[in-house]
Amino acid sequence: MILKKLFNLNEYGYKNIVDDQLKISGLAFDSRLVRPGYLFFAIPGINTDGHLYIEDAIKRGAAVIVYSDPEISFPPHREQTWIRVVDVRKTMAQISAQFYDHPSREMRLFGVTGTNGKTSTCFFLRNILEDDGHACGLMTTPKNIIGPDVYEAINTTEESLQIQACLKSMLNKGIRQAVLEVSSHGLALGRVDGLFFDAAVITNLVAEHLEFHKSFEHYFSSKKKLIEMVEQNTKKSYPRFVIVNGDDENCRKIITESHLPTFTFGLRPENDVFAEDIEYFVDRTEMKIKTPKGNESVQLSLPGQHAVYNALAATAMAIFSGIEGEKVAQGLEHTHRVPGRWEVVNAGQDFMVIVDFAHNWHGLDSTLSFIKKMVRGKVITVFGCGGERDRNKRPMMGETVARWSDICIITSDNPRHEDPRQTAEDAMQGVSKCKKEVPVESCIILDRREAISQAFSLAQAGDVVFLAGKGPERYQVYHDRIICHNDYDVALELLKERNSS
Ligand SMILES: CC(=O)N[C@H]1[C@@H](OP(=O)(O)OP(=O)(O)OC[C@H]2O[C@@H](n3ccc(=O)[nH]c3=O)[C@H](O)[C@@H]2O)O[C@H](CO)[C@@H](O)[C@@H]1O[C@H](C)C(=O)N[C@@H](C)C(=O)N[C@H](CCC(=O)O)C(=O)O
Ligand SMILES: Nc1ncnc2c1ncn2[C@@H]1O[C@H](COP(=O)(O)OP(=O)(O)OP(=O)(O)O)[C@@H](O)[C@H]1O
Ligand SMILES: N[C@H](CCC[C@H](N)C(=O)O)C(=O)O
Ligand SMILES: [Mg+2]
Repeated sequence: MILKKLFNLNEYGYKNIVDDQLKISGLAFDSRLVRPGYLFFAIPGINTDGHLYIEDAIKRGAAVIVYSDPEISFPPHREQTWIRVVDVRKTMAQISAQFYDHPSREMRLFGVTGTNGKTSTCFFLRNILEDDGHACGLMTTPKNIIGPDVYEAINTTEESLQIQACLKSMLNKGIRQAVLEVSSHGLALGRVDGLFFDAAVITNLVAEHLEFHKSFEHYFSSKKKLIEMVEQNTKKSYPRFVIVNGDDENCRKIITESHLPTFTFGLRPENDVFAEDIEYFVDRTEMKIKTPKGNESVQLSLPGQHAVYNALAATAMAIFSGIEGEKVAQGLEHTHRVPGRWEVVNAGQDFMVIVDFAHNWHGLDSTLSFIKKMVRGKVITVFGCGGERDRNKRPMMGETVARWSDICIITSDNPRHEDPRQTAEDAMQGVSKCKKEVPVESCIILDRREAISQAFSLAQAGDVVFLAGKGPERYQVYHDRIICHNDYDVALELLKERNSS
């Protein structure tokens, strides 16, 4: 695409336009991905500043530099085009949408946000939409799926440029609908700016990521931005509506504020979509789903009340999009697993091992309270708290784990630049607060593999070992290194070793 079509060049501060007919061969916000003829966005980040990599981008062939630092008033390289903007990330969202020709205008776009259950709801919803007969793209924490191609992503919600590129390749493959998981960072940092969302759901809302948002109000208003984006969507090719969890006090506040048809889901019969006659099992759930468009009996392969909520959230999105109840039930039943969420590890041992992505008190409370109710044996939980994440979260996680577990083993979960011992001790404070006398077996074992091994050596027939927090992650991030670690693989290996010894 030529430069003049991407920018209204009269609008900007400093600019050195070499040729407004210049053909831009691609866009990048990371200098390491720049190729000849690219436009490079220099983003001031949290760890470093993209302005420091302009030289690198130029060496790799960048033809245009979009930057914001006013200190660079006379860019040294006159042979490149330089454009100074107020906010590079915001500009990147606009320009990327333009570069890829606004793929979301040609698609039906479903946005899923909330504190917990986003990824699971996305998987349910995508399966329903596909079972209704139309291919559906997916962008979530563990995976981005474009037809037969599956990619791992670094972030739940990627940068605007990556999202637009991904939607464009969906469209090129004839995929005209997509489910996008939208994180609070994605909303606050404008990663989703420029997208046309047709419908949105908020799964639930409790305080999270306060290391970034600083206050619940900021977190809440970031989440609400997704609803505002549906309201502001001028495309109007599909009915626009909003779905919220009617059992969640914070979500309910949105109902009165929304200018669009807003429907609720939940367990209470006052909700537009709700569940009845729920029968919980340790490996599945049976229930009747009631909707204004009819009722369906459903058997979910995923256990627990939180799975019911996620299935109801997806059902509400699908039903109000016009999908028949029968197809909804089929899609829910076809969702056999969500990667790293409630994955059972079985090597023939006489206790149960579950790998799960619960990484805040709310997720731990939902999963562990269910386990405690369902099993007669001891509950042994191995968990850690992420480094460089809200420190106040840690004792709350510790307290919740201790409330429902007989033995708590605190370990590391991506220490990042923090001291893992200190992080673990923060969590231990919560354990001690809950249990006046911390059981002797509860302890800190910083090496995660060793912690899992210790849990297995304490487990007896009928117990449950719950490995929380890393789900499908394949790494452990330390200040100076990233090591390979996957809870499922490690657990399976250790269980097999036990079998052969
Ligand atoms: C705190 C945060 O949000 N960080 C994100 C942010 O990084 P940053 O601002 O720190 O970027 P930076 O490292 O300072 O670099 C600044 C710029 O220099 C560029 N650079 C850097 C090095 C180089 O050689 N050349 C170069 O051009 C970088 O590409 C970047 O554009 O921008 C990066 C690029 O998009 C993200 O990958 C990164 O996410 C990190 C991995 C992260 O941990 N993010 C978490 C907090 C996050 O965003 N989580 C949410 C929610 C998760 C959930 O609960 O589901 C998510 O959506 O994933
Ligand atoms: N509706 C829910 N309510 C409470 N906890 C839930 C709910 N759904 C899932 N969980 C818990 O949260 C964990 C993460 O679930 P999921 O990945 O679906 O959420 P997410 O919102 O996508 O998380 P993230 O913010 O990390 O992307 C699950 O493994 C489970 O422990
Ligand atoms: N994506 C979320 C969850 C990560 C969970 C846990 N494994 C951690 O690293 O804190 C985050 O970055 O906060
Ligand atoms: Mg997720």
